[in-house]
Amino acid sequence: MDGSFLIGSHAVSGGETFQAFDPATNEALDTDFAVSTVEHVAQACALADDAFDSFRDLDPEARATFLDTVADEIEATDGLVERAMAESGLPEARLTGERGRTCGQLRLFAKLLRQGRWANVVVDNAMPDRKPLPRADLRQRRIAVGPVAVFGASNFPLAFSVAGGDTASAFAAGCPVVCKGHPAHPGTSVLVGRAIQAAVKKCGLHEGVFSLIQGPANELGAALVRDPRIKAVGFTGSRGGGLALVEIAQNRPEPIPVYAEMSSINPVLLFPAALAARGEAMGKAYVGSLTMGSGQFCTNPGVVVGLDSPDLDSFAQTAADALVEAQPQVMLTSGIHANYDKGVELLSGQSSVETLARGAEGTGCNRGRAALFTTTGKAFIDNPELAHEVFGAASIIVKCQSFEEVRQVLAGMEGQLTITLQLDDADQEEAAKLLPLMERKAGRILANGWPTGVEVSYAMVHGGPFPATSDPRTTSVGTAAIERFLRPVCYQDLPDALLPKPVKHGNPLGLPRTVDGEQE
Ligand SMILES: NC(=O)c1ccc[n+]([C@@H]2O[C@H](COP(=O)([O-])OP(=O)(O)OC[C@H]3O[C@@H](n4cnc5c(N)ncnc54)[C@H](O)[C@@H]3O)[C@@H](O)[C@H]2O)c1
Ligand SMILES: O=CCCC(=O)C(=O)O
Repeated sequence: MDGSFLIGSHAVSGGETFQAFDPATNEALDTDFAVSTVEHVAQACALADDAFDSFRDLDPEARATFLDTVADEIEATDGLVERAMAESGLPEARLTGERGRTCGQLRLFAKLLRQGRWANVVVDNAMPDRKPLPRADLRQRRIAVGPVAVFGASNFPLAFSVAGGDTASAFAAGCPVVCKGHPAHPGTSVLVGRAIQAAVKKCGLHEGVFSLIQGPANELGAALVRDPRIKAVGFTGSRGGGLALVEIAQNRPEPIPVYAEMSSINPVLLFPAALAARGEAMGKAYVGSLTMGSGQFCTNPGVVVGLDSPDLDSFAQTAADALVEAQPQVMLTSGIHANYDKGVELLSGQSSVETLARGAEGTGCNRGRAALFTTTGKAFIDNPELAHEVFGAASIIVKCQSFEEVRQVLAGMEGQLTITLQLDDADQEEAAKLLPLMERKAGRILANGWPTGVEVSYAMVHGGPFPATSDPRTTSVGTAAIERFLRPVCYQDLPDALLPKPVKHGNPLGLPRTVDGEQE
């Protein structure tokens, strides 16, 4: 296994090292990984800055080819899934699927680039004869913001890590990336980093388009966000980590945006007709979603809200019966496992909370034991601690006395990535009353499904009001993620020879345009 980190086209080794651990055994894995220093961060950022103008100026087809090549290189990387399994404790099928999602995501951004609407070319033709004043020739397009810092996430070592959605969307926009690998999966990060490095070379791009720095210390990530050449940050992880980066970014002489996806409990609202018709099936499906990947999804259904009734009781009983059968699964790191146990202990210690069921006990390290709790609407409203994210397979069923109490429960919650509705036709009238509140609270509202398993597509929103994210105006999954790393520039009366290709009069790139307010 290669223990280097990557600065442009170079693999750097030597100096201080750290190791990855197999969370299933807590044993150190084979390789010593070189720790990057703040000087390496500066080198990577300088190279990214050097690469910026040539990379952002590539024709969309050339950048699309690069994204496709990164996907090809990842698919051709031997041992990637195996290394990710060893470093994360996640099973083979999940990681094979995640590799497919990662490559599909890169290829979707390539397709987006070829379609051209991302550039948002808008032309207001000159009106020299307009009275009382003539109008200038105005041409707008979007350009890349500059080098982007990406923090790999622990819970999706492929799809939200080195070549995950943040990197794919930054590359698509034309931004070089300096990635800080997650210290829990450095080997996976190097393998993917090498694949990107190979694609940079194959496509004849400036080496500074991509660097990977590695190390366990927070100071490394802090130095990256502080570097004046970095112009935006993509992050998925803890609320504390995300907020620390936001603070650093805001306190720079030149503040920059941080797109941090942090914390969400993803409420599920159960409506009476749906509960009566299919409560049992819903109870089983809920536990399936809750325990998937040991509950380590930011979309995990952490709270279920319904009207106190025999139907809700039997839903809860079915869920409890299913959860008791859930086998303990290895969690990503010993720290994440310890945090999970602490969160479960906090919930179970609350006088207003009843423990409905615990998953099967198991032997071995870092096994997350699922947990199901219940409480009343009033207790949930009165005690904000019950609404804190417990990262893992823990969830609480909240029994309300009225729809008004359901509304109050929802109103008291912080911002969310998702809100799920389980409803039938007869429930729609009550659901409609809650829709404006749900829109205020969440980035995605879904019916009769479960929040885990985010589609990577054009319409997806994986975002939401704080603390789901630090910026609710955007998404970290789906093609709209590119908008985080673009900004508009308007060219007024520039001679055609001076205009960049996307806005030239003859439209040599054939990009879709809005001309004088009409789409072409
Ligand atoms: N909601 C989610 O999707 C999600 C995902 C992963 C983890 N988590 C939560 O985060 C906890 C820790 O897990 P984790 O290690 O994946 O996330 P983390 O936020 O601790 O770390 C993520 C990355 O950010 C860096 N970082 C963290 N704090 C920093 C700081 N103050 N300054 C600079 N860099 C910093 C880390 O070095 C790492 O590279 C989990 O127990 C869980 O509660 C939530
Ligand atoms: O953990 C964050 C992302 C969740 C996700 O992508 C999914 O549920 O598919």
